[in-house]
Amino acid sequence: MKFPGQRKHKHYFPVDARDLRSKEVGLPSRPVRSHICGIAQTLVDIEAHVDDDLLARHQLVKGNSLLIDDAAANALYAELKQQGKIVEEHAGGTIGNTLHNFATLSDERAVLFAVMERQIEIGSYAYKYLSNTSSKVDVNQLQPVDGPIGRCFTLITPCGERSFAISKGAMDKLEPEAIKPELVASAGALVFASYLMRSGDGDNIDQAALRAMAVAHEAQVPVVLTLGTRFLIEQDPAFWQDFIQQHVTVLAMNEEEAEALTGESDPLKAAEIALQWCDLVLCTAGPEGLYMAGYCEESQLRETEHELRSGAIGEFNRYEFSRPMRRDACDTPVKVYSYIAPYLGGPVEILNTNGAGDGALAALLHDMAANRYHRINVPNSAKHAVSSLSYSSFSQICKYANRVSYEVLVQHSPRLSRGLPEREESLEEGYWDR
Ligand SMILES: Nc1ncnc2c1ncn2[C@@H]1O[C@H](COP(=O)(O)OP(=O)(O)OP(=O)(O)O)[C@@H](O)[C@H]1O
Ligand SMILES: O=c1[nH]cnc2c1ncn2[C@@H]1O[C@H](CO)[C@@H](O)[C@H]1O
Repeated sequence: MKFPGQRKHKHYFPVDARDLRSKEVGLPSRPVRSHICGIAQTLVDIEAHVDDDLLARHQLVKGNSLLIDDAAANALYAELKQQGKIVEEHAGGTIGNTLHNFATLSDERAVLFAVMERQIEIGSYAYKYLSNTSSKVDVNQLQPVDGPIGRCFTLITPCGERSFAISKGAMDKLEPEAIKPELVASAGALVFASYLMRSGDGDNIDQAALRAMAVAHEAQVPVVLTLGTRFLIEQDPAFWQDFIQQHVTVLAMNEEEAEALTGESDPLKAAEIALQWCDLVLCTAGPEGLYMAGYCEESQLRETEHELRSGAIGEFNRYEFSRPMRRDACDTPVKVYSYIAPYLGGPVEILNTNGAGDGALAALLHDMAANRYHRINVPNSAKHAVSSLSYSSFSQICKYANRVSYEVLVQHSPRLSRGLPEREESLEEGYWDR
């Protein structure tokens, strides 16, 4: 059996442990495909390189994502245009990026629940959005709206930080009826971002998300939340802690969002704290690399063959060769952690860190979808004797996520233009021969 996309690649998926194509019997000749679903705010990123003074003049906050009104958006756009500061305009939105990258990496379908302009003119932002979106992203469920899609001014200051100013247009007008329960219930994961819980009066995208989460919960589909910006979380950490506890299986965040949520600045410790509310955590930490934390049943633990590491938690990576499980699926849950430094120490030149975290999450989703794909098509495989959340181990997912982030760092757009290379000699040097 050939896995969809690059999943067969030995660097990211440990397929040499079990050659599914030759050793397993009873494989369907046409494997059943799987999909994931996401709820997104439809946004085009308008990327500009600006100085700190411009942020101050437009009352923007460095590192934050702020909603701005039409007058402020028009003034900002006019200034950027007049000074020739706009370098690129590309499809964005944290979930749009994640679904696109997932589809690009896996060749699998990603259903986009979002709004789209009813009438699209060639060259418009809506046109750009769709033409920058992978054909594997299923846009058949888009809800037509009469207003424009949103614009996200992505302002990069000389320090490399990106700040967002959002002119939301009709991006939050998604209605609960636009969610197709049968698509959510049969998905490998449902993914959405904390941003959409700040929709205003009269906008129902938050209600649409709650509807989808209820369906996912009922059908045992993992609910994946990515925290958009620390500013949003630190306004009310208790709300988010409760929210995660009630709805979320997998939590993705960066170290700042992790601190806002937990009060703990050490990403590993913060990830551990978050495990009281959810089952699996991906915590990216910029130039430091990334961490994963989760649970595994005691009898299923696998010891690492890598050097043991200690940090806020002693020898924390001891069981990183285990596969993540839901805490409820374990009789004796044990917390498992893994960490990886940036791939090849990070790129020589970073074009843009925008979307690096979205890229890491897309890799994790790919691995989760791989697990589901395998479970559907090879239900009797020993891999599914216990119910895991992913196909690969914590350690392997860290490698993959990190590798994908690297690819995003060396391009402007947060969206991958192609999958990872089939053969990567440097990966052996980078990680495996260490
Ligand atoms: N300066 C850097 N040097 C090397 N690697 C980096 C750097 N910045 C980011 N990375 C890589 O990208 C991954 C994700 O980065 P980061 O933590 O900045 O994501 P993020 O803040 O969630 O980004 P975004 O919200 O824009 O998607 C890191 O785990 C690391 O692998
Ligand atoms: O309010 C928001 N809602 C949805 N996506 C957002 C918002 N603010 C910024 N981004 C998106 O975050 C991506 C990088 O992770 C950017 O592409 C940007 O479009």
